[in-house]
Amino acid sequence: MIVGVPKEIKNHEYRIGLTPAGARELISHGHSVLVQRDGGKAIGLTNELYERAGAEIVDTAEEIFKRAEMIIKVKEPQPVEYAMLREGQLLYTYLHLAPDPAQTEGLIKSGCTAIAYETVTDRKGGLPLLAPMSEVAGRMSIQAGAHALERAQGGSGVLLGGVPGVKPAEVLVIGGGVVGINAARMAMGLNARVTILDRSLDRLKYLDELYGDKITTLYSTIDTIEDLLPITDLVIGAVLIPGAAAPKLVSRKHLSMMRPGSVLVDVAIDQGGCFETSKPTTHQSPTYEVDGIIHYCVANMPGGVARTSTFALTNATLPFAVQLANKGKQAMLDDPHLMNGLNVHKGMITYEAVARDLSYDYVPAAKALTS
Ligand SMILES: NC(=O)C1=CN([C@@H]2O[C@H](COP(=O)(O)OP(=O)(O)OC[C@H]3O[C@@H](n4cnc5c(N)ncnc54)[C@H](O)[C@@H]3O)[C@@H](O)[C@H]2O)C=CC1
Ligand SMILES: CC(=O)C(=O)O
Ligand SMILES: [Mg+2]
Repeated sequence: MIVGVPKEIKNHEYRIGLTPAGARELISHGHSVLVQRDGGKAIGLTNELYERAGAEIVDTAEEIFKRAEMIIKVKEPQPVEYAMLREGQLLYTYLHLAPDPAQTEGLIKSGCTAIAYETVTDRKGGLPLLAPMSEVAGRMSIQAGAHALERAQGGSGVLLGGVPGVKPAEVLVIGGGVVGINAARMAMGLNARVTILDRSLDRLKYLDELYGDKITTLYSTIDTIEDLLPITDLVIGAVLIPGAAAPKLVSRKHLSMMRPGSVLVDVAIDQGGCFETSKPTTHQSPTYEVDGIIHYCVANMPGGVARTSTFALTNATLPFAVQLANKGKQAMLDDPHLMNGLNVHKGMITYEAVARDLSYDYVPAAKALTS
Protein backbone atom coordinates (compact mmCIF):
# COMPACT_ATOMS: atom_id res chain seq x y z
CA MET A 1 0.00 0.00 0.00
CA ILE A 2 1.09 3.59 -0.58
CA VAL A 3 1.04 5.44 2.75
CA GLY A 4 1.11 9.25 2.77
CA VAL A 5 2.17 11.52 5.61
CA PRO A 6 1.34 15.21 5.01
CA LYS A 7 2.74 18.11 7.02
CA GLU A 8 0.32 19.22 9.75
CA ILE A 9 -1.27 22.60 9.06
CA LYS A 10 -3.09 23.45 12.30
CA ASN A 11 -1.85 26.52 14.21
CA HIS A 12 1.57 25.79 15.78
CA GLU A 13 1.20 22.07 15.16
CA TYR A 14 4.69 20.65 14.72
CA ARG A 15 3.91 16.97 15.27
CA ILE A 16 3.99 14.61 12.30
CA GLY A 17 1.97 11.40 11.88
CA LEU A 18 4.92 9.02 11.52
CA THR A 19 8.55 9.00 12.72
CA PRO A 20 11.36 7.86 10.41
CA ALA A 21 11.51 4.63 12.45
CA GLY A 22 7.79 4.12 11.83
CA ALA A 23 8.29 4.73 8.11
CA ARG A 24 11.06 2.12 8.08
CA GLU A 25 8.77 -0.46 9.75
CA LEU A 26 6.03 0.08 7.15
CA ILE A 27 8.56 -0.12 4.33
CA SER A 28 9.98 -3.36 5.80
CA HIS A 29 6.45 -4.82 5.38
CA GLY A 30 6.57 -4.02 1.66
CA HIS A 31 4.74 -0.67 1.69
CA SER A 32 5.76 2.68 0.18
CA VAL A 33 5.82 5.79 2.35
CA LEU A 34 5.46 9.34 1.03
CA VAL A 35 6.36 12.14 3.45
CA GLN A 36 5.74 15.80 2.72
CA ARG A 37 8.92 17.85 2.46
CA ASP A 38 9.90 19.40 5.80
CA GLY A 39 6.93 17.72 7.52
CA GLY A 40 9.07 16.90 10.58
CA LYS A 41 11.77 19.54 10.20
CA ALA A 42 10.63 21.70 13.13
CA ILE A 43 11.28 18.83 15.55
CA GLY A 44 14.53 17.60 14.03
CA LEU A 45 12.98 14.86 11.87
CA THR A 46 14.65 15.95 8.65
CA ASN A 47 13.94 14.90 5.07
CA GLU A 48 17.27 13.04 5.13
CA LEU A 49 16.16 10.91 8.10
CA TYR A 50 12.98 9.90 6.23
CA GLU A 51 14.94 9.21 3.04
CA ARG A 52 17.41 7.08 4.96
CA ALA A 53 14.43 5.10 6.26
CA GLY A 54 13.39 4.47 2.67
CA ALA A 55 10.58 7.03 2.37
CA GLU A 56 10.04 9.27 -0.65
CA ILE A 57 9.96 13.01 0.02
CA VAL A 58 7.09 14.71 -1.82
CA ASP A 59 6.76 18.47 -2.28
CA THR A 60 3.05 19.06 -1.75
CA ALA A 61 0.12 17.84 0.29
CA GLU A 62 -1.91 17.68 -2.95
CA GLU A 63 0.44 15.04 -4.35
CA ILE A 64 0.35 13.03 -1.12
CA PHE A 65 -3.46 13.02 -1.00
CA LYS A 66 -3.59 12.11 -4.70
CA ARG A 67 -1.15 9.21 -4.61
CA ALA A 68 -1.62 7.68 -1.15
CA GLU A 69 -4.09 4.89 -0.37
CA MET A 70 -3.81 5.62 3.36
CA ILE A 71 -3.17 9.02 4.95
CA ILE A 72 -1.55 9.06 8.39
CA LYS A 73 -1.92 12.35 10.27
CA VAL A 74 -2.04 13.76 13.77
CA LYS A 75 -4.84 16.34 13.94
CA GLU A 76 -8.28 16.25 12.38
CA PRO A 77 -8.27 17.15 8.67
CA GLN A 78 -8.74 20.85 8.01
CA PRO A 79 -11.19 21.97 5.25
CA VAL A 80 -8.50 22.02 2.52
CA GLU A 81 -7.50 18.51 3.57
CA TYR A 82 -10.91 16.86 3.70
CA ALA A 83 -11.64 18.35 0.29
CA MET A 84 -8.76 16.19 -1.04
CA LEU A 85 -9.94 12.86 0.48
CA ARG A 86 -11.73 10.31 -1.74
CA GLU A 87 -13.75 7.12 -1.59
CA GLY A 88 -11.66 4.05 -0.85
CA GLN A 89 -8.91 6.10 0.84
CA LEU A 90 -8.10 5.32 4.47
CA LEU A 91 -7.64 8.24 6.87
CA TYR A 92 -5.93 7.37 10.15
CA THR A 93 -5.73 10.32 12.61
CA TYR A 94 -7.47 12.11 15.51
CA LEU A 95 -10.94 13.27 14.40
CA HIS A 96 -13.00 14.43 17.45
CA LEU A 97 -16.13 14.58 15.29
CA ALA A 98 -18.89 15.05 17.89
CA PRO A 99 -18.23 18.80 18.38
CA ASP A 100 -17.27 19.36 14.71
CA PRO A 101 -20.25 19.14 12.29
CA ALA A 102 -18.36 20.79 9.40
CA GLN A 103 -15.57 18.24 9.45
CA THR A 104 -18.08 15.40 9.80
CA GLU A 105 -19.94 16.59 6.74
CA GLY A 106 -16.67 16.94 4.85
CA LEU A 107 -15.68 13.35 5.65
CA ILE A 108 -19.14 12.06 4.70
CA LYS A 109 -18.97 13.87 1.35
CA SER A 110 -15.47 12.57 0.62
CA GLY A 111 -16.62 8.93 0.88
CA CYS A 112 -13.34 8.06 2.63
CA THR A 113 -12.85 5.52 5.41
CA ALA A 114 -11.92 7.52 8.51
CA ILE A 115 -10.47 5.88 11.61
CA ALA A 116 -10.28 8.07 14.71
CA TYR A 117 -7.33 7.40 17.02
CA GLU A 118 -9.42 8.52 19.99
CA THR A 119 -12.01 5.74 19.73
CA VAL A 120 -9.73 2.74 19.08
CA THR A 121 -9.95 0.53 22.19
CA ASP A 122 -7.89 -2.14 23.93
CA ARG A 123 -8.62 -5.31 25.88
CA LYS A 124 -8.52 -3.46 29.21
CA GLY A 125 -11.22 -1.00 28.17
CA GLY A 126 -8.70 1.78 27.54
CA LEU A 127 -8.12 4.07 24.57
CA PRO A 128 -4.54 3.16 23.59
CA LEU A 129 -4.14 5.74 20.81
CA LEU A 130 -5.53 8.59 22.88
CA ALA A 131 -3.56 7.64 26.00
CA PRO A 132 -0.09 8.84 24.97
CA MET A 133 -1.37 12.33 24.07
CA SER A 134 -3.50 12.38 27.22
CA GLU A 135 -0.37 11.66 29.23
CA VAL A 136 1.33 14.60 27.55
CA ALA A 137 -1.67 16.95 27.87
CA GLY A 138 -2.29 15.95 31.49
CA ARG A 139 1.29 16.76 32.41
CA MET A 140 1.27 20.00 30.39
CA SER A 141 -2.02 21.14 31.91
CA ILE A 142 -0.30 21.88 35.22
CA GLN A 143 2.56 23.78 33.54
CA ALA A 144 -0.02 25.76 31.55
CA GLY A 145 -2.16 26.38 34.62
CA ALA A 146 0.83 27.43 36.76
CA HIS A 147 1.87 29.94 34.09
CA ALA A 148 -1.67 31.31 33.73
CA LEU A 149 -1.86 31.81 37.51
CA GLU A 150 1.02 34.28 37.32
CA ARG A 151 -0.22 37.83 37.85
CA ALA A 152 1.32 39.12 34.60
CA GLN A 153 -0.76 36.55 32.72
CA GLY A 154 -3.95 37.79 34.36
CA GLY A 155 -3.90 35.13 37.09
CA SER A 156 -4.38 35.53 40.81
CA GLY A 157 -0.64 35.47 41.49
CA VAL A 158 -0.62 32.17 43.36
CA LEU A 159 2.36 29.78 43.26
CA LEU A 160 1.17 26.16 43.04
CA GLY A 161 3.47 24.83 45.74
CA GLY A 162 3.34 27.86 48.06
CA VAL A 163 6.47 28.34 50.18
CA PRO A 164 7.25 27.63 53.83
CA GLY A 165 4.79 29.75 55.81
CA VAL A 166 2.40 30.30 52.86
CA LYS A 167 -0.17 27.71 51.86
CA PRO A 168 -0.03 25.92 48.51
CA ALA A 169 -2.63 26.25 45.77
CA GLU A 170 -5.73 24.08 45.53
CA VAL A 171 -5.96 22.12 42.28
CA LEU A 172 -9.22 20.46 41.27
CA VAL A 173 -9.01 17.77 38.57
CA ILE A 174 -12.40 16.82 37.11
CA GLY A 175 -12.05 13.39 35.52
CA GLY A 176 -9.48 10.95 36.92
CA GLY A 177 -8.57 9.09 33.71
CA VAL A 178 -5.28 9.36 31.82
CA VAL A 179 -5.25 13.18 31.63
CA GLY A 180 -6.46 13.42 35.24
CA ILE A 181 -3.89 11.12 36.80
CA ASN A 182 -1.05 12.76 34.91
CA ALA A 183 -2.23 16.22 35.92
CA ALA A 184 -2.54 15.08 39.52
CA ARG A 185 0.97 13.62 39.54
CA MET A 186 2.47 16.87 38.25
CA ALA A 187 0.47 19.00 40.68
CA MET A 188 1.47 16.77 43.59
CA GLY A 189 5.08 16.95 42.44
CA LEU A 190 4.90 20.74 42.75
CA ASN A 191 3.42 20.39 46.26
CA ALA A 192 -0.03 21.71 45.36
CA ARG A 193 -3.08 20.27 47.15
CA VAL A 194 -5.00 18.04 44.77
CA THR A 195 -8.62 16.87 44.65
CA ILE A 196 -9.77 14.50 41.87
CA LEU A 197 -13.39 13.92 40.92
CA ASP A 198 -14.72 11.04 38.86
CA ARG A 199 -17.98 9.21 38.25
CA SER A 200 -16.26 5.83 38.22
CA LEU A 201 -16.00 4.44 41.75
CA ASP A 202 -13.47 1.87 40.50
CA ARG A 203 -11.29 4.67 39.23
CA LEU A 204 -11.58 6.64 42.49
CA LYS A 205 -10.65 3.48 44.41
CA TYR A 206 -7.61 2.95 42.17
CA LEU A 207 -6.46 6.56 42.64
CA ASP A 208 -6.98 6.31 46.39
CA GLU A 209 -4.96 3.09 46.60
CA LEU A 210 -2.19 4.64 44.52
CA TYR A 211 -1.84 8.00 46.25
CA GLY A 212 -3.44 7.54 49.69
CA ASP A 213 -3.66 10.73 51.68
CA LYS A 214 -1.59 12.72 49.15
CA ILE A 215 -4.83 13.43 47.25
CA THR A 216 -8.54 13.72 47.98
CA THR A 217 -10.86 11.66 45.78
CA LEU A 218 -14.53 12.65 45.54
CA TYR A 219 -17.51 11.45 43.55
CA SER A 220 -18.32 13.97 40.83
CA THR A 221 -21.65 15.76 41.27
CA ILE A 222 -22.82 19.35 40.73
CA ASP A 223 -22.82 19.74 44.52
CA THR A 224 -19.21 18.60 44.85
CA ILE A 225 -18.10 20.98 42.12
CA GLU A 226 -20.02 23.91 43.68
CA ASP A 227 -18.53 23.16 47.10
CA LEU A 228 -15.00 23.18 45.72
CA LEU A 229 -14.97 26.06 43.22
CA PRO A 230 -14.81 28.87 45.84
CA ILE A 231 -11.60 27.44 47.32
CA THR A 232 -9.94 26.28 44.09
CA ASP A 233 -7.11 28.12 42.29
CA LEU A 234 -6.75 25.85 39.25
CA VAL A 235 -9.36 23.54 37.69
CA ILE A 236 -8.34 20.92 35.13
CA GLY A 237 -11.19 19.69 32.90
CA ALA A 238 -10.29 16.09 32.05
CA VAL A 239 -13.56 14.21 31.55
CA LEU A 240 -14.38 11.98 28.60
CA ILE A 241 -17.34 10.01 27.38
CA PRO A 242 -15.63 8.28 24.43
CA GLY A 243 -16.56 9.79 21.07
CA ALA A 244 -19.27 12.02 22.56
CA ALA A 245 -19.42 15.75 23.16
CA ALA A 246 -18.06 16.53 26.63
CA PRO A 247 -20.65 17.18 29.36
CA LYS A 248 -20.67 20.81 30.60
CA LEU A 249 -19.75 20.58 34.27
CA VAL A 250 -18.91 24.20 35.11
CA SER A 251 -21.42 26.78 33.91
CA ARG A 252 -21.00 30.52 33.45
CA LYS A 253 -22.80 31.25 36.70
CA HIS A 254 -20.25 29.09 38.53
CA LEU A 255 -17.46 31.47 37.55
CA SER A 256 -18.71 34.07 40.01
CA MET A 257 -18.18 31.57 42.85
CA MET A 258 -14.46 31.48 42.12
CA ARG A 259 -11.75 33.87 43.30
CA PRO A 260 -10.80 36.39 40.57
CA GLY A 261 -7.72 35.30 38.62
CA SER A 262 -8.34 31.60 39.21
CA VAL A 263 -7.66 29.42 36.18
CA LEU A 264 -9.62 26.85 34.18
CA VAL A 265 -7.63 24.53 31.89
CA ASP A 266 -10.08 22.66 29.64
CA VAL A 267 -8.16 19.71 28.28
CA ALA A 268 -11.45 18.18 27.12
CA ILE A 269 -11.84 21.06 24.64
CA ASP A 270 -11.13 18.71 21.72
CA GLN A 271 -14.45 17.03 22.53
CA GLY A 272 -16.16 20.43 22.83
CA GLY A 273 -14.97 21.30 26.36
CA CYS A 274 -16.43 20.60 29.80
CA PHE A 275 -16.86 24.23 30.89
CA GLU A 276 -19.73 26.26 29.42
CA THR A 277 -17.47 29.25 28.74
CA SER A 278 -14.74 27.25 26.93
CA LYS A 279 -13.89 27.89 23.31
CA PRO A 280 -10.91 26.40 21.46
CA THR A 281 -7.69 28.43 21.59
CA THR A 282 -4.27 28.01 20.00
CA HIS A 283 -0.69 27.87 21.22
CA GLN A 284 -0.29 31.34 19.72
CA SER A 285 -3.01 32.81 21.93
CA PRO A 286 -3.79 30.17 24.53
CA THR A 287 -5.81 32.07 27.15
CA TYR A 288 -8.70 34.47 27.51
CA GLU A 289 -10.73 35.81 30.41
CA VAL A 290 -14.42 35.46 31.22
CA ASP A 291 -15.86 37.11 34.35
CA GLY A 292 -12.37 37.44 35.85
CA ILE A 293 -11.48 33.76 35.35
CA ILE A 294 -8.60 32.81 33.03
CA HIS A 295 -9.42 30.07 30.51
CA TYR A 296 -6.77 27.94 28.75
CA CYS A 297 -8.41 25.80 26.02
CA VAL A 298 -5.73 24.71 23.56
CA ALA A 299 -7.15 21.87 21.48
CA ASN A 300 -3.77 20.47 20.46
CA MET A 301 -1.77 20.81 23.66
CA PRO A 302 0.71 18.01 22.80
CA GLY A 303 1.68 20.02 19.70
CA GLY A 304 3.51 22.33 22.14
CA VAL A 305 5.98 19.55 22.93
CA ALA A 306 5.84 18.14 19.45
CA ARG A 307 9.01 16.09 19.52
CA THR A 308 8.13 14.10 22.63
CA SER A 309 4.55 13.77 21.39
CA THR A 310 5.45 12.56 17.89
CA PHE A 311 7.55 9.69 19.23
CA ALA A 312 4.90 8.79 21.83
CA LEU A 313 2.15 8.86 19.20
CA THR A 314 3.94 6.70 16.63
CA ASN A 315 4.81 4.16 19.36
CA ALA A 316 1.08 3.67 19.86
CA THR A 317 -0.29 4.06 16.31
CA LEU A 318 2.30 2.04 14.40
CA PRO A 319 1.07 -1.52 15.11
CA PHE A 320 -2.41 -0.67 13.79
CA ALA A 321 -0.93 1.31 10.86
CA VAL A 322 0.96 -1.82 9.82
CA GLN A 323 -2.22 -3.92 10.05
CA LEU A 324 -4.18 -1.36 8.00
CA ALA A 325 -1.46 -1.16 5.36
CA ASN A 326 -1.18 -4.96 5.21
CA LYS A 327 -4.87 -5.77 5.06
CA GLY A 328 -6.82 -2.60 4.26
CA LYS A 329 -10.35 -2.55 5.72
CA GLN A 330 -10.07 -6.29 6.50
CA ALA A 331 -7.76 -5.22 9.38
CA MET A 332 -10.84 -3.75 11.11
CA LEU A 333 -12.99 -6.80 10.47
CA ASP A 334 -10.22 -8.93 12.03
CA ASP A 335 -9.78 -6.72 15.12
CA PRO A 336 -12.82 -5.35 16.98
CA HIS A 337 -10.63 -2.85 18.84
CA LEU A 338 -9.43 -1.28 15.61
CA MET A 339 -12.97 -1.44 14.23
CA ASN A 340 -14.09 0.70 17.20
CA GLY A 341 -11.93 3.41 15.65
CA LEU A 342 -14.02 3.56 12.49
CA ASN A 343 -16.13 6.74 12.58
CA VAL A 344 -17.01 7.31 8.92
CA HIS A 345 -17.10 4.89 5.97
CA LYS A 346 -18.42 5.60 2.46
CA GLY A 347 -20.62 8.42 3.75
CA MET A 348 -21.99 6.46 6.74
CA ILE A 349 -21.44 7.40 10.39
CA THR A 350 -20.24 4.24 12.10
CA TYR A 351 -19.69 5.52 15.65
CA GLU A 352 -22.85 5.66 17.72
CA ALA A 353 -22.02 8.65 19.98
CA VAL A 354 -21.06 10.77 16.97
CA ALA A 355 -24.27 9.84 15.12
CA ARG A 356 -26.33 10.66 18.22
CA ASP A 357 -24.63 13.99 19.01
CA LEU A 358 -24.83 15.20 15.39
CA SER A 359 -28.24 13.67 14.51
CA TYR A 360 -27.07 11.29 11.78
CA ASP A 361 -28.25 7.74 11.18
CA TYR A 362 -25.93 5.25 12.82
CA VAL A 363 -24.67 2.30 10.82
CA PRO A 364 -22.66 -0.25 12.86
CA ALA A 365 -19.08 -0.46 11.60
CA ALA A 366 -19.19 -4.18 10.74
CA LYS A 367 -22.34 -3.66 8.66
CA ALA A 368 -20.93 -0.61 6.87
CA LEU A 369 -17.64 -2.37 6.06
CA THR A 370 -19.39 -5.40 4.57
CA SER A 371 -22.19 -3.57 2.73
N1 LIG B 1 -6.60 19.38 24.45
C1 LIG B 1 -5.74 18.45 24.07
O1 LIG B 1 -4.74 18.74 23.45
C2 LIG B 1 -5.96 17.04 24.43
C3 LIG B 1 -7.17 16.65 24.91
N2 LIG B 1 -7.41 15.37 25.34
C4 LIG B 1 -8.76 15.12 25.83
O2 LIG B 1 -8.79 15.00 27.24
C5 LIG B 1 -10.01 14.34 27.60
C6 LIG B 1 -9.73 13.24 28.64
O3 LIG B 1 -9.00 12.19 28.03
P1 LIG B 1 -8.51 10.91 28.87
O4 LIG B 1 -8.04 11.29 30.19
O5 LIG B 1 -7.61 10.15 27.96
O6 LIG B 1 -9.86 10.10 29.01
P2 LIG B 1 -10.14 8.88 30.03
O7 LIG B 1 -11.24 8.08 29.42
O8 LIG B 1 -8.85 8.20 30.38
O9 LIG B 1 -10.66 9.62 31.33
C7 LIG B 1 -11.86 10.33 31.39
C8 LIG B 1 -12.43 10.19 32.78
O10 LIG B 1 -13.55 11.08 32.89
C9 LIG B 1 -14.45 10.44 33.78
N3 LIG B 1 -15.74 11.11 33.71
C10 LIG B 1 -16.74 10.99 32.79
N4 LIG B 1 -17.77 11.79 33.11
C11 LIG B 1 -17.42 12.45 34.25
C12 LIG B 1 -18.05 13.41 35.09
N5 LIG B 1 -19.27 13.89 34.81
N6 LIG B 1 -17.37 13.86 36.17
C13 LIG B 1 -16.14 13.41 36.47
N7 LIG B 1 -15.49 12.49 35.73
C14 LIG B 1 -16.13 12.02 34.62
C15 LIG B 1 -14.43 8.99 33.32
O11 LIG B 1 -14.97 8.13 34.30
C16 LIG B 1 -12.93 8.78 33.09
O12 LIG B 1 -12.26 8.28 34.24
C17 LIG B 1 -10.57 13.81 26.28
O13 LIG B 1 -11.58 14.69 25.80
C18 LIG B 1 -9.39 13.82 25.36
O14 LIG B 1 -9.73 13.86 23.99
C19 LIG B 1 -6.42 14.43 25.31
C20 LIG B 1 -5.19 14.76 24.82
C21 LIG B 1 -4.87 16.07 24.30
C1 LIG C 1 -5.73 14.15 21.38
C2 LIG C 1 -5.53 15.45 20.74
O1 LIG C 1 -6.47 16.15 20.48
C3 LIG C 1 -4.21 15.88 20.42
O2 LIG C 1 -3.25 15.17 20.70
O3 LIG C 1 -4.05 16.98 19.86
MG1 LIG D 1 -11.37 19.92 16.27
